[in-house]
Amino acid sequence: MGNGLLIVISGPSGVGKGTVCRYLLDKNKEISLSVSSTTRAPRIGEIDKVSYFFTDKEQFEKMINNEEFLEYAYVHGNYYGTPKKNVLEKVEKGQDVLLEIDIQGALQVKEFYPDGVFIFILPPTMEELKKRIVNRGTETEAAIEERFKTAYKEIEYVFKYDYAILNDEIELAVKRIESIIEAEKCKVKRQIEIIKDI
Ligand SMILES: Nc1ncnc2c1ncn2[C@@H]1O[C@H](COP(=O)(O)OP(=O)(O)OP(=O)(O)O)[C@@H](O)[C@H]1O
Ligand SMILES: Nc1nc2c(ncn2[C@@H]2O[C@H](COP(=O)(O)O)[C@@H](O)[C@H]2O)c(=O)[nH]1
Repeated sequence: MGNGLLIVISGPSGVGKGTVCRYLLDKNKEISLSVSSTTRAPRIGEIDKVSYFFTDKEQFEKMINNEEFLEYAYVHGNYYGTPKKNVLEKVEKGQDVLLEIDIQGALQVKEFYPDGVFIFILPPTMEELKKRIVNRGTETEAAIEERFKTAYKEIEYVFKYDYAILNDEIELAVKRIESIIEAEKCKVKRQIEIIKDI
């Protein structure tokens, strides 16, 4: 069996990455989500080891020094990182793994694993993006401003990605991602073993 897909999803805060990923994972049980570590405090409803591995700065920096991360970045005032453990093993065993990470992290992964599938989620408009962050009700006013200001810079990085997905309607965005996954699996380079057996 060939490698699974390493699917990397990024986009500005509030665009709906988490929501779209949840729908995608619900519909496609064979895709495994990489759970990140973060020094951010849990939001109401978030569960340790499910939403994130919540940790403190000291522990996170220890993990950096021990080279335990596939990638990590300092985002909106906190550390976030993808634990190396499992991700590449799963991909090598043929399993598809999904990473929902920021742009700095995605660029690190691309450098290290260019065979990944890099998807950027776009909002219909910047006004709608702001509305979504505000309505989610999880951030302070200052944090919303910081995330929104960063969003303009982040969107410029869309050109570093393989695909841009408009998240106008959740179901449509999920369908678009499913189509990308299907097409990626049909690439000739991923069909070599099947072709050899014909
Ligand atoms: N297509 C959509 N239409 C309307 N609202 C949406 C859509 N997608 C997501 N939302 C809403 O937008 C808000 C932000 O979504 P979500 O938390 O998934 O964003 P995110 O990109 O993961 O943000 P962050 O990077 O800050 O974690 C949520 O309240 C969610 O319900
Ligand atoms: N580089 C990484 N970025 C990550 C990772 N896990 C999440 N994120 C990104 O951080 C921001 C903020 O997330 P939030 O949960 O505080 O709203 C968002 O862009 C996430 O995609 C990671 O492991 N590495």
